[in-house]
Amino acid sequence: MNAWDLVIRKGNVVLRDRVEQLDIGIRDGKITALGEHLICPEHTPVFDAEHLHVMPGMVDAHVHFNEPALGHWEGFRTGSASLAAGGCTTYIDMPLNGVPPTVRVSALEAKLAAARGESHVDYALWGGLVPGNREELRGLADAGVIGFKAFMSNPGGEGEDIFREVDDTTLFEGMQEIAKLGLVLALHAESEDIVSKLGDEARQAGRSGALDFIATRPVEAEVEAVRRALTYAEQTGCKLHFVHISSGEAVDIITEAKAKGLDVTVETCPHYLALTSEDVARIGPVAKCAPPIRSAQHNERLWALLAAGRFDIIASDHSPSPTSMKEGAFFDAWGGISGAQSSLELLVGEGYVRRGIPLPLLAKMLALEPARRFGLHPRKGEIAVGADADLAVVNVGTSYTLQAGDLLYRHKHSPYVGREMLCRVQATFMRGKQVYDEGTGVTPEPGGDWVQYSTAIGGGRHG
Ligand SMILES: NC(=O)NC(NC(N)=O)C(=O)[O-]
Ligand SMILES: [Zn+2]
Ligand SMILES: [Zn+2]
Repeated sequence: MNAWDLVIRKGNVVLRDRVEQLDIGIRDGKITALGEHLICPEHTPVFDAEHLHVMPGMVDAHVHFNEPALGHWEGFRTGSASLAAGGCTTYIDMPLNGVPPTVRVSALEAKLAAARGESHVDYALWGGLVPGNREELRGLADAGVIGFKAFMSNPGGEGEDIFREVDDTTLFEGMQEIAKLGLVLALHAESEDIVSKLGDEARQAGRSGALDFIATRPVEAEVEAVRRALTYAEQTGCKLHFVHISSGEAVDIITEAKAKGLDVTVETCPHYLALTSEDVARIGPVAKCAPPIRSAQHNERLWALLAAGRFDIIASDHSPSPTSMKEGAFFDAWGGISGAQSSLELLVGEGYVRRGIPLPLLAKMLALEPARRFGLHPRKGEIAVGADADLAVVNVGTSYTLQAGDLLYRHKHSPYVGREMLCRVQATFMRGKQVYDEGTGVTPEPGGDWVQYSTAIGGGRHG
């Protein structure tokens, strides 16, 4: 009998605090050994990772996969294939942009039915906090959501059974309830008052370009919403996670709140780091999102904060749509970027290759912290004995130009098409099985499973 089902040989393994050339021994989907020269019995399958980096597979805490009902925007199969190709091995699906939204247990079941057997990598699910569903939160927590998401501004979308933003009462009372459940509330923090007023004014004045749109969602809108939510968090004891923070100003406020002892984390996304408002003006609605991508100065500030360890989590906010909704008038186009396949490559390429930001810090934000924050650690999130063998093998000594044909999304648009990527994911392993190879693509059979909030950590969510 072999000691290992697979040994990944001689990769530069990205650990919590260092990068070391090691062999990784894998058995039954778990990492069972890390060592300089693992002595394998004959016929042990070996993957040669010499000259390559082996990172923990990305744990992408922010993707919108649109099923049930809107699978023609993006589905579990195509979305998860793009993630596998991008070095992501676990993702957390957002509770909106599918119908019904995941705001009650029956909707969670519909979401799970859509995902089952379709996902190429493991997944967890967010529940939603919306006006009128406070009574549903406990049921959703018991059913296994890893946390709740709420919008402080209008999320867009059309129809009857859609996800709505919270009013202040819903937010406050929801936070009281979520505090009792011991889970995290993730917030899209933009002031609806500010952005809707500025948006209406711009439309009335005929201001319709990309930079006009960006001006309707200013830093003040983000800062106001962050401050209000932090006030409520202080009063309710609810743990908060701010998704897709786009300004250094908001990061500074969140850093102060942490120093005061609030249990709060902050995320940004690759597009706020890799793109500027000038790029948005050039690329057009394909690069439209909210909060918007800001000036080059903002962008550099975010990099400096990232290098200083001020961000906890990097996530994609992959919010895809049919290409037809990303064309035409900027103000009318869908707000949301398709980018999940490029997240790890952008962070490693722009962060490590171009700026020299250490890989362990990047891996912490891409994998360890999201896994920890959302109850998936110690199974997910790092390369350690006992963890799932979820790995991204990355070549940092190569570059390539991303083509639309490389994209595995349902709709092949992305603001990064035509961009030079400064590294490349060579292979992705999920629970020890290779799910992606640069040469042959994604393995045809989806083998991803649902992962729930882990009770193995700290005595569980109530602990
Ligand atoms: N309805 C959405 O998917 N919205 C998303 N859109 C963005 N970010 O532009 C989001 O997460 O806010
Ligand atoms: Zn959002
Ligand atoms: Zn989102």
